[in-house]
Amino acid sequence: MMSNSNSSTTYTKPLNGLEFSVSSPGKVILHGEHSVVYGKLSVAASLGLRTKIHLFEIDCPNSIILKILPLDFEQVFDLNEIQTLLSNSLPMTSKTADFNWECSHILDHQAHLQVVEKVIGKLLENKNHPVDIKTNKAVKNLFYLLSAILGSTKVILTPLCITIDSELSMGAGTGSSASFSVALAALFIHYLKLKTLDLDNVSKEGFKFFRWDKRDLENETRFTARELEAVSDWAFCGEKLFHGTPSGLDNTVCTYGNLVKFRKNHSTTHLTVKTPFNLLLVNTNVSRETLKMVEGLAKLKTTFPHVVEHILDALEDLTVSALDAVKNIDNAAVSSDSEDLEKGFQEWNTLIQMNHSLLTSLGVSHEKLEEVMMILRRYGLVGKLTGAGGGGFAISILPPAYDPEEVIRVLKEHGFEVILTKLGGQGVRVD
Ligand SMILES: Nc1ncnc2c1ncn2[C@@H]1O[C@H](COP(=O)(O)OP(=O)(O)OP(=O)(O)O)[C@@H](O)[C@H]1O
Ligand SMILES: C[C@@](O)(CCO)CC(=O)[O-]
Repeated sequence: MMSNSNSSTTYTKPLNGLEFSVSSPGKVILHGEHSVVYGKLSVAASLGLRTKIHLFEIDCPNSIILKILPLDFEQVFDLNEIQTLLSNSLPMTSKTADFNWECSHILDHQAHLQVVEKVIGKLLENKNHPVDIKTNKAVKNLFYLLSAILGSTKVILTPLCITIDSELSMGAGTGSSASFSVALAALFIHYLKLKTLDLDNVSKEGFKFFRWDKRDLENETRFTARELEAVSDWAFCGEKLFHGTPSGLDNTVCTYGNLVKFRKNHSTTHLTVKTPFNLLLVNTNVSRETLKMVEGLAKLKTTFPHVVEHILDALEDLTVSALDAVKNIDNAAVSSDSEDLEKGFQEWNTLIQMNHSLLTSLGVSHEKLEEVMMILRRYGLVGKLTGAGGGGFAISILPPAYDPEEVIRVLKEHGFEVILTKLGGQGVRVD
């Protein structure tokens, strides 16, 4: 048995208790932020920075210890209260018999959220000092996903400690909330799997039959295609709690990783590029809310519908052209054709610059982002905002053999935080 003396709550880990970690990447949108909300094509990639969640069973009766390190939050929740959330009948938009943990689309999300808000709101209120809005939303999201995923199953919750940590900045355009929702959905699905491996029917009476396929059980540390689909779908529900009407791009790229070509309500294409693109991530340190930025554009579109529609169409054409440029660069890199490589990069850079200008015309830039663009230009680079804009991160793809030392120094001198990283990387996984 192990005990934790650092935490304000003392607990022990039972011998052979369940313990595992999952992690999910952040993302950058290369082309198509905002226009993707209106059905246009987009392309995004995962990042090496991840959200990590560690879960283990504890010998601490009737407790769920939740620690969210980026929000400096720690609370012990009453397990019985949480178990009642799981015992409540889940509200459906269709017959209960059609629902199991894979069928997020027929849960009545608004009605379920109201139940979660009532229970969790009360538990959070019990604290001596009130929690801030960010924490409130994060905790509700967690218990919403836990109860929605496990609520139709025979799982009886055991005392747990759940610790969430993240390498991603919040409210900055690199998919912190999507990565958080994806990691949570993956955590509860993996917990469900480990708890119900041997059951003939995982679902409670009255719900749709579910049993793990033999192939699902072959590798307990990898998510199957079917599980990944459920992770992304549930994370999309989580994203709705944060952002109202998200396109689904962020949860898709954080689930699957690497490069994805995405159009709302269409199947996603996973792109493979052999070129390891180096990327500068420049944080303006100006915080903003995705929901407000998306609402701002919706308002502009209501005022000037035709003008905005033309710009959105231009963004669609731009994404298609950028995908061609990326393909050309990748082919040239593979065949070591330096002339074609340079031409490809020049074309892509032009499109990146145009992309940023079009987004600026839609009112989603910020003076700090414009300052970053100016500095990048001085050093022969181009960039664009990424994600919702209004602050947050700018990205700049580095041409091969470009030494970024000087531009990084100058950006830092101007107060910007700079991360040198590579595009792509694994999606959600059990670590
Ligand atoms: N790492 C995290 N841990 C806990 N909660 C998080 C985390 N990241 C995001 N959240 C929750 O999600 C909410 C929205 O986060 P954020 O503003 O970063 O999302 P975002 O605008 O989608 O960011 P991005 O543009 O990077 O996708 C936060 O208020 C918080 O409740
Ligand atoms: C601004 C937006 O396009 C990207 C946010 O990362 C919103 C969305 O896709 O839901």
